[in-house]
Amino acid sequence: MVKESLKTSICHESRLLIIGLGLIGGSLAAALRESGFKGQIAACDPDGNEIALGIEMGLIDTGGTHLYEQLRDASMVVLAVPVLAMESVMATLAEALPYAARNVVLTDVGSTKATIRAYAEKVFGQVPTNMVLGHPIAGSEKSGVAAANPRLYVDHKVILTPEPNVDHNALERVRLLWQACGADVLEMDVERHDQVLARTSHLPHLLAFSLVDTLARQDERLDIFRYAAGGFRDFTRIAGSDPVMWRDIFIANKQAVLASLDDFEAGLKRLRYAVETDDSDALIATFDRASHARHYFDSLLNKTSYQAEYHMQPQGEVTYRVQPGGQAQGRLRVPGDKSMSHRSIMLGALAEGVTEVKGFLEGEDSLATLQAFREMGVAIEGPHQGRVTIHGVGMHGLKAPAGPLYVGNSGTAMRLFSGLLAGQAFNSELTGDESLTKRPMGRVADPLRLMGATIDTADGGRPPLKIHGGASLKGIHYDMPMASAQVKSCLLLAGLYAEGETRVREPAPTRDHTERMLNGFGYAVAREGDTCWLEGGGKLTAGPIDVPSDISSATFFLVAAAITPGADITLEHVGINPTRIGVINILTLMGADLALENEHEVGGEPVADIRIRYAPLKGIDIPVDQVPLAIDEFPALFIAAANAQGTTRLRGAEELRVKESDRIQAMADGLAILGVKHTVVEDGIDIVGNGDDSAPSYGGGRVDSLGDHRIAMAFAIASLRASEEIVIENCANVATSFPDFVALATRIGMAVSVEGTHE
Ligand SMILES: O=C(O)C1=C[C@@H](OP(=O)(O)O)[C@@H](O)[C@H](O)C1
Ligand SMILES: C=C(OP(=O)(O)O)C(=O)O
Repeated sequence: MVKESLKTSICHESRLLIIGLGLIGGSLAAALRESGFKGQIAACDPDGNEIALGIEMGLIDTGGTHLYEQLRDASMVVLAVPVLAMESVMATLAEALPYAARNVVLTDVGSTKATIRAYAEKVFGQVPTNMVLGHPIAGSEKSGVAAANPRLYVDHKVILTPEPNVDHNALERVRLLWQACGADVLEMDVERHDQVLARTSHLPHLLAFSLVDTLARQDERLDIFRYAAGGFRDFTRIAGSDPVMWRDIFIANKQAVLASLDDFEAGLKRLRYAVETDDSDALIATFDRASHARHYFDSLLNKTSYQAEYHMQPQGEVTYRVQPGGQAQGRLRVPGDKSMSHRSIMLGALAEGVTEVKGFLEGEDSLATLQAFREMGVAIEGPHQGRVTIHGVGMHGLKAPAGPLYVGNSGTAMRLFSGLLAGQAFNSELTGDESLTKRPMGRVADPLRLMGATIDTADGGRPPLKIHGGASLKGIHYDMPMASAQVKSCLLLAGLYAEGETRVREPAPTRDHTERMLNGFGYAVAREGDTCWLEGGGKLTAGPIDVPSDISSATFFLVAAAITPGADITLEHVGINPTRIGVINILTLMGADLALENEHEVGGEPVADIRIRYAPLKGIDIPVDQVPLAIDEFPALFIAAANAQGTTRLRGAEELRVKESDRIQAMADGLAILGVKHTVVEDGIDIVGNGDDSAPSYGGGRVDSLGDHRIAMAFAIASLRASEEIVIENCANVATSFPDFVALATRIGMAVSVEGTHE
């Protein structure tokens, strides 16, 4: 029996008629009831028993077997009958429609869309403007209204495939219907829907039916199933689905199913051959790619981080609770450099030969980049403890991905990919998480367009980016309006595919890992003063890459030691590329006791161990030329400033406003909660430090990192000098750049506990 809900539904239909009261229709009724739907729910089904059961279960108010009666005053009609039954139901509906409410909206739940659209055209002359075809991507191997489940659609996708002439009010009402049931509603055109579903739903059902049937025939007493374990059960669960419904789907979506079956047969043939010829490399490459793709899919499904899923520890919202005080002592090695990790995969994939990467950052951002290349057909082994082997496909060897490439939280990935993909023969689309969706992409789309690329963005130049393949790019001379290594790198990567020379002038030096790594792969990048350039049309030759520890991650421990009396920390093997050492220069100017030891070079990048011991800090005016060299380090540096004597002034840092959060405002809001005096200006901030090392520098409280990894880690470090506990919300994204952060913070003597909830 369905409970009366205390909520108020966002769906305000006065009378909803469900035609076909099975699992899907019944679950829709159940979900609406739970949402607090106040209208009437009626159902029409040829099987009177199903109607009676629906009433008994409290799912519907009324129902019957005759459409005319049930249609009376209906404001929305949902067709939930098997696909091949749609035509005759629509024909009856067309005749009975005058009985419905004047503003009636029609929709359906069929699993294929082109056939249903064709029925509508046949019956109504064209798809009526008040008809919105749709498909909830949810189901179960169970059927019938008895199996109705009010949570069937929660967090599931519903794809609507409206026609261009659709009435927007009708579309909105159907959207609200499904949102009321907890679903995520998205739109797609009919053809794409049918192709996507053929691959992701129809093909797996066909395989499950086929496997079970084949085994059953081979063993007519069905004895074989006694010995089948989890693998068989997981693979074949859907073979228990409704035969009539699935027959209809395969007949209705024949062409798309056959095309996906062709691809599948080709893949099976390749695997068969690999087994036959003992081709262990091919087997590993295929299984590795599939295994990672499956983990990635789980992470999307569970809305957990890829990292968490990969290590089988689902995490949703994560809160850090950090006790005040603590020590800052020890020798640490922080994970690999994020910028270089992205680039190692990108260039390794485009190179000829096999690239072995050491020190790869196994963080969300770089793992998303790695996954994106797997989706473009690149065989990548690992990562295993920072080691990745990339089987390069050459400059023109990438394959069109089957769907959008998801780059998570990473501005770097989206901007570098946009350059690289602009040079490919195929179309592509780049998407990211909520934070990335707010970040400006016009800064890359505009110059790429000047090179001849065709790129569509959402409003205001925001993601997603749709990149049209097959453009012939031409080199440009570009004067960057902002100091951005991402824009520079994007253009250099596009320049690899462009005719002639691509030159980029930067208003201030920015990190030069792209230039160094290209040179390391045998691709000449020249530089004179503030300008670098390359000639298109060359090739990359694979070579080993040793990624040093990330100075941006090391920064949190540099600041920890710089503010904690008695501290002594050594950070090993940190990249100290001159375009990244703003933090060392700024802390030194503030009076930190910092020394570089064991300086040497690995793979074209300078590295050192950095030893830092406590010394009192003083407020400074941060030199503007250091800003691009320390761009990601400011959240932590603001904490150093809050502990220094006097005021620290930052100017010329407007770029901080377009990072994973508006980092000036996010830090200012958190500092205000701790009680640190500050003044925000458009391009910077003044922070008044306490500078008394005999007492805590500020209070505690609950701060919101806004899902920005660096804000979260900065406030965690701040606790070393707080008088009370600091609770930091929305910390899951620390995994994008620094998955071991809490373990290392604990190792130096901080008390951080992590509260995470499952979604
Ligand atoms: O090129 C890169 O790897 C990066 C460049 C910087 O961004 P901008 O180019 O937007 O300044 C930096 O903030 C980012 O974390 C990494
Ligand atoms: C700004 C950052 O990264 P991205 O731009 O790649 O998201 C960062 O890591 O601080």
